Parts: sequence; structure tokens; C-alpha cells
Amino acid sequence: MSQLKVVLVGLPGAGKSTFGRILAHELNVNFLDLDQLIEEKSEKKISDIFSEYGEGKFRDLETQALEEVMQSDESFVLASGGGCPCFNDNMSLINQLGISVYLDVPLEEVSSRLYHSKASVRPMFEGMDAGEITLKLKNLIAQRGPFYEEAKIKLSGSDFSAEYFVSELIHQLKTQS
Ligand SMILES: Nc1ncnc2c1ncn2[C@@H]1O[C@H](COP(=O)(O)OP(=O)(O)O)[C@@H](O)[C@H]1O
Ligand SMILES: O=C(O)C1=C[C@@H](OP(=O)(O)O)[C@@H](O)[C@H](O)C1
Ligand SMILES: [Mg+2]
Repeated sequence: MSQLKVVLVGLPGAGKSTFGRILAHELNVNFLDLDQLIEEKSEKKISDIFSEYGEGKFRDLETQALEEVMQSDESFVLASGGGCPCFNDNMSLINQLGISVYLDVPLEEVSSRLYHSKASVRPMFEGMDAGEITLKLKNLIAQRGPFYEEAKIKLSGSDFSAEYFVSELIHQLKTQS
């Protein structure tokens, strides 16, 4: 049987890491988080990589980690970072070797989640108020939307609970195979 390599893409705050863990459990495969793999490999926090070496270095580490993961022989659900599909042709690699899934969560919801979550985890939003976060997200979706739209499966709508996403995605995976 061939491996199942599901890669979640979408804005920071869309719920890739949270939903990915639940989905992997439901599918009975490993859960991997690209940011966590980068942190383990570099022995540095994402925020420290950004502040010490800059975003360019982070993007290189991100692509290296992605290439390694995608070549794995095992099935997995991978939560990518929000910027991952948009640099170094990463989206082509993801689509070549895996099933990409775009979590298309409304911007107002993402903005509210980021405003209420721990700021230090996401250096791009550090110190921003609610209005600044929304503006930043609007700019990001304008740049990144076209990359996310290349995903093989898009989950959107008004119900973005993990329960809905899991049942909808499993249905779509079945109709693809
Ligand atoms: N379905 C959901 N409903 C409500 N809050 C959520 C949901 N999914 C994630 N969150 C919250 O939103 C924040 C961002 O989630 P996370 O999984 O880290 O997103 P991502 O990995 O896409 O950046 C976290 O604080 C998380 O608890
Ligand atoms: O959108 C981005 O460029 C980033 C998103 C983050 O991951 P999440 O999407 O899991 O928050 C993390 O990779 C890094 O802070 C950069
Ligand atoms: Mg994440």
C-alpha cells in the first residue's frame, strides 16, 4: 500500500497544527509539525531564528526540513508553517509527493485567534494590536492566497470546527482514491 502524506497549508492561525494532530489521530498516522522539526534540528526557537538570522535563513531551514519530511517512507499528516508553500517552490514539492489541504478559515476568525494566542510563538505578529493583525493578514492573503489555492483539497465554509474538517476531509480523501 502506498503512503498517505497529507500536508496542511494556510494562514498562520488557521489551525494547521491543532487540526493536524487531530486528523493524524483519526487517520492513525504520525503527526509532524514543520516548525517543531525546524526547532528540534536547529535547537533554536522559531522566534530566535528570525531575530538572530533573519527570515531568509528561516526559509532555507524550512525548505530543508520539508524536503527531508516529504522523502519519508512513512505515512503522516504534516502541519506546514503559514509561509512554507510560498517560498523556494515548496508548493510544487508538496503537490508532487503529497496531498495538500488548504484550511481556508475566514480572516476575522484567524485574526481573533492570533490576537488571543501567545504572541511570542509567531514573530511576524509580535506586539501587534487587533487592527494591525487584521491588516497584516489581509496583506498576507493577497500574497499567499494564489499558492494556497494550488492545494489539491480546499476546506472552507462557515463551520471550521475540527470535527467538521475531519469528516469533510476524510470524505474528500476517499473520493480522490
Ligand atoms: N477550530 C478551532 N477553533 C478555535 N480555535 C482554534 C481552532 N483551531 C485552532 N485554534 C486556536 O487558534 C490558534 C492557532 O492555532 P494553530 O493550530 O497553532 O494554527 P496554525 O498552526 O495554523 O498557525 C491556537 O491558539 C489554537 O488553539
Ligand atoms: O506565516 C509565516 O510566515 C509563519 C508561520 C508560522 O507557522 P504557523 O502558520 O503554524 O503559525 C511559522 O512557520 C513562522 O512563524 C512563520
Ligand atoms: Mg502551526
